[in-house]
Amino acid sequence: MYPLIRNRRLRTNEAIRRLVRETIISPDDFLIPLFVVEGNGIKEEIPSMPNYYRLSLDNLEKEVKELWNLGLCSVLLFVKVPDNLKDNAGSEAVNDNGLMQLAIKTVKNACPDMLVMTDVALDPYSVFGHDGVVAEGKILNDETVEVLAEMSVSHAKAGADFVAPSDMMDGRILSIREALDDEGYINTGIMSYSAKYASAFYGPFRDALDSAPVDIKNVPKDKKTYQMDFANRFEAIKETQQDIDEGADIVMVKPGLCYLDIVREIKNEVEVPVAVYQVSGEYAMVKAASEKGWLDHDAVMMEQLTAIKRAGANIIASYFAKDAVRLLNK
Ligand SMILES: NCc1[nH]cc(CCC(=O)O)c1CC(=O)O
Ligand SMILES: [Mg+2]
Repeated sequence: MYPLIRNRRLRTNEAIRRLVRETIISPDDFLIPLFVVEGNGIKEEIPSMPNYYRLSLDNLEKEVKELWNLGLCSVLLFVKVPDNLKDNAGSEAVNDNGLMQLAIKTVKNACPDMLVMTDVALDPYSVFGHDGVVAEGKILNDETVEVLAEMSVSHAKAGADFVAPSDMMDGRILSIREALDDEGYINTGIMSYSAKYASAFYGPFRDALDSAPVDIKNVPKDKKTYQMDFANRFEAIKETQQDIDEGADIVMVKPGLCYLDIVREIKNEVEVPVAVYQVSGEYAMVKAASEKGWLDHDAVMMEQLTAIKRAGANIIASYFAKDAVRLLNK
């Protein structure tokens, strides 16, 4: 008898493939990044992120209602800060009436049950485009952590369910946890970007928020002194374990596709939910190639999302969430 085992029986038709499929994408998997800008009636397409927009608060309200009706129930907020409000200390980040704080309230007003997570890092607020305070060509760790803790409390006060520090300073999870607890926000969670690599895939995001490191003397041109070297693997486990010890409720690996080996390793190591951020550059590549007719947009999108979940993601932060859910609902 040859072959001894016929694996292809389980692939004979779509019904059997559905029956034995191990990984299924659902609306529950997604965390949707949203970009907020000042003003009214604004819905600006981001040039390097086709079909993705910066929204003013009125359009943010419309958008979250639409997401909710599609079955999507978690958002991750980012703000584009006007140049005149940027400085080196991130002062605007801790303004209780700042754009982020208003955005949180807008979402909670429109959809009280929508889970709201907020980005915590100084880059959109920084004149230098860095995630921390800059001095003499360096990004100061401990001074930055103090601002991040204050910023987190301000987001919690505005109604954020989770804060998501994306800055990669050392020790910030513990400081944020202590600051939240001291102010009574014991139920505000922390999703830590714990294994965040210094990646060239963040380019379109920095266009969206106008937050790239600036090219002036005595300011580092990249984020390599705080974000991780993409050649490293042990470091990712160490960073993640430390953040859990410091109080992170959810940990994250970022970017997605090039880092799925790291996702699997971390998933095997830890006992908290693991999030994966499929970042702006990953989105842009699929959009660009499919616009040229070189890739099948929907097929490639679903293959990538499924691969991220198969690798161990419990949560997928993705600009494709709406596209994917519309496709699933068809
Ligand atoms: N610290 C801010 C932040 N939060 C998420 C991203 C990137 C997200 C994306 O590319 O989609 C960045 C940019 C960066 O670190 O430079
Ligand atoms: Mg760390």
